[in-house]
Amino acid sequence: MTTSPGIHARFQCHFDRFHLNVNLKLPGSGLTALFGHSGCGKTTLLRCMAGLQVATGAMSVNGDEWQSDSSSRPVHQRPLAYVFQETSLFPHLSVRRNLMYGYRRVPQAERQISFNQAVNWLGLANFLERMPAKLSGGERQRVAIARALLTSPNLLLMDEPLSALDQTSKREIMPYLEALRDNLAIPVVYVSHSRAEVARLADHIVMMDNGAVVAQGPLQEILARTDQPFGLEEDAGVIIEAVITERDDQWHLYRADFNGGHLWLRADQGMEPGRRVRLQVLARDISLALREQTDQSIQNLIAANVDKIASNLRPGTSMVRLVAGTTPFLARLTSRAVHNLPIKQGQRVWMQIKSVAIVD
Ligand SMILES: Nc1ncnc2c1ncn2[C@@H]1O[C@H](COP(=O)(O)OP(=O)(O)OP(=O)(O)O)[C@@H](O)[C@H]1O
Repeated sequence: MTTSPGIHARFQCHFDRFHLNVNLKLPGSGLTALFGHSGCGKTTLLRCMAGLQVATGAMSVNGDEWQSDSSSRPVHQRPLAYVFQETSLFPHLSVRRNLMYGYRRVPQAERQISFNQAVNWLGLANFLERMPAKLSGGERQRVAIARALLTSPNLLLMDEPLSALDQTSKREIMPYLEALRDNLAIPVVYVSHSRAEVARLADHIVMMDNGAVVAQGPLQEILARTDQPFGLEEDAGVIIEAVITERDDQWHLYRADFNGGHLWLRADQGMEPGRRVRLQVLARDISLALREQTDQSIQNLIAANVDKIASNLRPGTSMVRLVAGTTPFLARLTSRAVHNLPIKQGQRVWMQIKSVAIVD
C-alpha cells in the first residue's frame, strides 16, 4: 500500500449474496461522492473505510496507513468523523455542550478546526444555547456536522446526511455544505443516490454498481463521458462551474462566464455579480450548427470543438462530446444529423444551447 497523498482504499467483503470489490485512489481533499442505486454497496464501502465493517484490503489517508493486508486499526484509532442520516445529538445537552463534547477530547495542539470556525461554517452562532429538541431537522444536522468536525478528523465520512430532511431543509443546508467543501482542508467522502446533491456538491465522483466501481473521476469529466455509466443517456448532461458577471434587468437575465465562453440564464432568485454557480446543461438541450446562426431564437451560442462522437448508443442516436475552452459538453443528436451535416471529430462547430439551469 502506498503512502502517497490521497485516499487509497482497496476492499473485499462478502455477504450472502453481495460482494464488494473495489480498488480506489481518491483525491486527498475536496468532496468525493459515492453514487449509485440502492443496494450497490455505498454504505458498505464507507463502513469499510471507517473500520466498522470487517473487510480484507488496505486503506491509507494522505500517507497515514489505517489498514494493510497484515494489520487493521480499529475504528476508534482511525482519525475520522462519521455523519449519519439521523443525527445522534445528546438530547440533554445544549448545542454548545454538544459541540464541546468532542472538542474537549482533542488535545489543544492537535486541533485543526477551532470552535468558532465550525460555528461560523455551519451558521450556528444563534443556536448555541438551544436544546436539540428545539431545532429543525436541518439545524440538528448542521450541529452534528460541526460536532464531527470539532473532533479534528483527517477524513469526514457522510452517509446520506440529507435523506431524512424535507425539501426546504435540504435547500437551507446546501450552502453550508458548499462552504465546507470549499473551506475544509480534509477530504470528505459523501454517500448519496441523489443526482441533484451530487451535481451541486461533488468535486469527484465514484459511480458504483453491484459492489464494484463502474466509473470514477472529476465530476465534470465523468458527466461528460459519451458512454454514460448506468445507461443514463436520457438524462445525460454536464455541470459547468461559472461566475455571474452581469445582471440584465431589462430582460431579466444573468450572464454567467465559464472557461470557454458565457451563457445567459434566467433565475428565480436574485444574484449579485461575483457569485459562483454550478450550471447544468443537458445533452438533449444542445443542437449543433456548422456556422454561427443568429437568425433563430436560441440566444446561447457557443463555439466548441468536436472531441468525440459515439454513434448509435441507442438505435439512431449519437452522443457528441465537445470542448469549449477547457469545458466539456455533451450533445445528443440523431445519427442522421451527425451523418448529414456532417459532424466530424476535431471540427469547429457552434453549440445552440436551448436551456441552462442553476443547480440548486
Ligand atoms: N450486514 C449485512 N449482512 C448481509 N447483507 C448486507 C449487510 N449489510 C449490507 N448488506 C447487503 O449488501 C448490499 C449493499 O448494501 P449497502 O447498504 O452498502 O448499499 P447502499 O448502496 O448503501 O444502499 P442504500 O442507497 O439503499 O443505502 C445490499 O444488498 C445489502 O442488503
